[in-house]
Amino acid sequence: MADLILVLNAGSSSIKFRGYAIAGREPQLVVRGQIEGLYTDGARFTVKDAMGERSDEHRWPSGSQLDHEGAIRYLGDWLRGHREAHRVAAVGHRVVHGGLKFVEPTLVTPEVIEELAELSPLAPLHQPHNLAPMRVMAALRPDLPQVACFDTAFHRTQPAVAQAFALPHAITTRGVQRYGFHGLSYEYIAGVLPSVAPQAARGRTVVAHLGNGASMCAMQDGRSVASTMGFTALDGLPMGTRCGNLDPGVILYLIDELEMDTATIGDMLYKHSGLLGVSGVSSDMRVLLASEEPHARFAIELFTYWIGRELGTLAAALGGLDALVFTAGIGEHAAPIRERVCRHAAWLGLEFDPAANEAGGPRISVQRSRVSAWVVPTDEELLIARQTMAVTGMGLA
Ligand SMILES: Nc1ncnc2c1ncn2[C@@H]1O[C@H](COP(=O)(O)OP(=O)(O)O)[C@@H](O)[C@H]1O
Ligand SMILES: CC(=O)OP(=O)(O)O
Ligand SMILES: [Mg+2]
Repeated sequence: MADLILVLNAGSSSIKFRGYAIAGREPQLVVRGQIEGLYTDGARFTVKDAMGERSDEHRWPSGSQLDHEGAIRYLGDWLRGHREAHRVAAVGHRVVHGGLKFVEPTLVTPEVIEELAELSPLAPLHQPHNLAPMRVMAALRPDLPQVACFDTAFHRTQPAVAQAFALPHAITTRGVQRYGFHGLSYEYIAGVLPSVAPQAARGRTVVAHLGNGASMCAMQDGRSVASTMGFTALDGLPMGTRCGNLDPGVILYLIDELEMDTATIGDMLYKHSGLLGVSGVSSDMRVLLASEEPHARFAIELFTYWIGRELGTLAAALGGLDALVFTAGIGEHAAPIRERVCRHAAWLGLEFDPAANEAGGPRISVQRSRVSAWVVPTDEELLIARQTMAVTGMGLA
């Protein structure tokens, strides 16, 4: 029976899992699957083998609005039913918030889980769902090594000014600062740029991770120097259901004048804003792009407008721009969104290549373009598998 590293990545609209065999120093993909479309009418489970051949599929009925708990239960049952060929030897987990303390990938203990749980209020759409499978696994197999890998870690190279809020010391010394997220994705992208997009690997690059959660990261020579997300994953771009940038005065107004309580406000900002709130149609970009509804069109306009504006601020943080990279669900698959963003960035010296964009890249700017643009698929799970191997010492034998 072969040993396997199981990787779990709970995003805000999906749970992705992968199984990797440990052969040599690089994890070898054996199986990949995901439940996507959580909290929408289109939840879907798919499993593929290493060759990309579909081996299993399930769709939830329209209107069932599958949540993370239901998805984790379904996945647990599926994994238990398919363990004949492999023995899980370690589990790597994406953990969205590491706070001030957790930067390096960390071996999970009951104490670590409890410390990470304290950060759940800072990442309510993710952290509880990152930790729930750890608890289940720890109860079932207490000796199984589990590794927590952090979305916030990659951004710790940012200069102090990029991480600070202009708040009094009494508050900032409690860890109230900008952390930035999607770091596992950005670290993976930084690692592959030299081979897939050499002109974007060095110099001043902005990577746009556009999924259900969306953020952008300014990289200088592959290291994070600024990002659009902050203390929580609410900040920055409008997202599937999250508001993005918001004047803090709005929150005071909601409390003082509209007498809304914090739970209601939190629910609105995390779950009923962004593309869903503005369009009134869907959080899913596929649905919005297919819709004739004026509000759906406006939601797309607002999304791309803010990507364009934030690209300007990140270019300012970098002192100029050499390359723009698109990744994640929308960034990898939504050509019309990339086109709008690239055309908006013409002022920065980006000359767009429509045919290359329709074809999915990798390069979507013309050869003479001063700023190059790229589509690079992310792979958070592979990075987590590598970190898990490193922490557990697997693959060294
Ligand atoms: N072909 C497509 N066209 C437009 N948008 C897409 C397409 N495929 C996926 N998406 C978008 O990507 C989002 C999911 O991105 P992903 O990065 O997997 O999400 P998560 O934030 O849950 O990790 C979906 O909500 C959908 O809006
Ligand atoms: C941090 C975050 O928003 O992650 P995701 O895009 O996976 O929801
Ligand atoms: Mg994601």
